[in-house]
Amino acid sequence: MITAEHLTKRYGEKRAVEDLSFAVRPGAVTGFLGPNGAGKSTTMRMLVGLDSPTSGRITIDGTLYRDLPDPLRHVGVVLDARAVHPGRSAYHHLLAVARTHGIPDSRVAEVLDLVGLSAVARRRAGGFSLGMSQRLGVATALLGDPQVLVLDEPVNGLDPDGVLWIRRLLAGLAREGRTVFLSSHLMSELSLIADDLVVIGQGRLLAAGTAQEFVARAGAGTVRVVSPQSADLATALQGPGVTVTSIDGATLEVHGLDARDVGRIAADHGVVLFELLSRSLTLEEAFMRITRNALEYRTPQEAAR
Ligand SMILES: Nc1ncnc2c1ncn2[C@@H]1O[C@H](COP(=O)(O)OP(=O)(O)OP(=O)(O)O)[C@@H](O)[C@H]1O
Repeated sequence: MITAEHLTKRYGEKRAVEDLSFAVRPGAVTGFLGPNGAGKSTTMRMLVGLDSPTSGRITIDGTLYRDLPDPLRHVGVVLDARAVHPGRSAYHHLLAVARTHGIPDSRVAEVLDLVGLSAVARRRAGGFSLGMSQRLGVATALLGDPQVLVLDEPVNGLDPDGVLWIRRLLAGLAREGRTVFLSSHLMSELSLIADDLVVIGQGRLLAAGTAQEFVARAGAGTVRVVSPQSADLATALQGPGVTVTSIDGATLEVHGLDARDVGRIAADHGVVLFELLSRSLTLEEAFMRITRNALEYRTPQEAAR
């Protein structure tokens, strides 16, 4: 379990993280999401003791990282997958980490196998693609067989096969009862990986809970309706909080009413319907909606949208 309690980090006047409280449970993959500059990396750095909070705290099973007796066996961390000596082979990198942490040499072959790098284990890590470096980072994090895994943007640079691989790996580790916490600024990357979400914007908590709760919280979805009298229907549907967008000559997309309302209004106005379909928000739409007001850097066009 990872617990943040009123975690705050200021750099001079800049509030990178502000009064952040959340919990990351074992047995699930939790996505840590926020637009660029939201404070994810700062939070993760404080989690692993690379930065200290201005106030509040973030702990692992109730203990600060720096107070863990044998950190590598408790928490596996990938903050920067490229942070490997470029001249060292993957095998020798892992061997060096294992030996300096009292981990048996035999574990190196196990983690290389787990991340699919056995065939290239003797090649220089400096020549690795970003995807291979991500795998090596995960292998390093898993060396101590930790109960908690923390990964900053692990999907970054992975091709579709790599994304599938990391999804299966992380889901498997969570099924074993481990706590898996990974950050991303793209909901699309996490929508298939994360069971739970912690969403921040401008250093503050915007939402925390299961992916389903997150979608429900973002509000109603849309209704798609097809009618040969779409113009009449669009007029009839107008009202406060309702937006109607014409998709093509016959199809309308309606926000602010549910499918029953649309069906009733159509019947009241004698409008024939060919199709009526309600669609809940995708995780990505929910993320856009919830983070809309919490983007640090936006062009005027983005702000207007
Ligand atoms: N050492 C520092 N000194 C001053 N400001 C900093 C420092 N580190 C981070 N910040 C600022 O704190 C805010 C949060 O940064 P952070 O890197 O944690 O965001 P992030 O959510 O990880 O973003 P990204 O997705 O772009 O990596 C940003 O405005 C950043 O400019």
